[in-house]
Amino acid sequence: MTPLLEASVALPPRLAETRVHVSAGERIAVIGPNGSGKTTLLRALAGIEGQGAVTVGGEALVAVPPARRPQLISFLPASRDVRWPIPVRDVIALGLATPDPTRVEDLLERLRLGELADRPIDRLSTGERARALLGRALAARPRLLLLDEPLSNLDPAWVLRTLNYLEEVAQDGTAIVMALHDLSQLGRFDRVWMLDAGRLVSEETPGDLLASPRFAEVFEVEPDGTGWTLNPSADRRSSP
Ligand SMILES: Nc1ncnc2c1ncn2[C@@H]1O[C@H](COP(=O)(O)OP(=O)(O)OP(=O)(O)O)[C@@H](O)[C@H]1O
Repeated sequence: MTPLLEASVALPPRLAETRVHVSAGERIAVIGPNGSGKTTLLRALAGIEGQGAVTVGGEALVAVPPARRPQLISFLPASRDVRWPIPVRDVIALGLATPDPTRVEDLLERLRLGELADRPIDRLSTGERARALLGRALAARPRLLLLDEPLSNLDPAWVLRTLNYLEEVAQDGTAIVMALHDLSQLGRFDRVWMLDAGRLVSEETPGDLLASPRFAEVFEVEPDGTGWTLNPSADRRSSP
């Protein structure tokens, strides 16, 4: 089967040439230490910066007319900063190429933002803003979702609700590529792309990755049953 996303992108020196493919409905976690290139990779796949070729559903992203793009691909940046006093309802509607008030109301309800719908987004808490911005990213039901740390700032219940919702979205055929730091959620993904110093160094299932020596080497931590412990040899290496 032809993958939904096929890409070869680069942005030296921040990101070496990186070839990836993602199938419809697949859930990919993008992990790596701070500065390893997760955001750069997502931005390159979204066509925001970098060089290379990205095709989604067989179409070259650069050739897709702006009006049709929201149905194909959506990118959620990591930043929650919104300076404009736009009501939450209108922020979600911004994700649509054509008006669809029913879809906006569905998302407000699903993300439990109904009571905040008329409040300007710059007067929401960080987590509430994160939910509103996720609503905008989901609005047009894109075939590919590129999400940069959508779980940060969310409380534990909203982390789980968001993952459950994204699982449903994936079951409907949308592919999800998500950068995240919360490694305890890796089991919710089909594959994990691990980055290190601007290179994609492994593509494995979560179980295989966590058991591999490469994981401990890149992250300088090891799973210890209840959480993570600093890898003693790596800690010695990075000590002043
Ligand atoms: N606008 C920029 N210009 C130049 N270098 C940049 C720019 N933005 C990021 N970088 C550098 O590119 C590298 C990759 O950054 P990137 O933001 O992709 O990492 P990340 O894995 O998303 O990190 P984090 O986990 O901290 O969010 C880092 O070395 C960073 O300092």
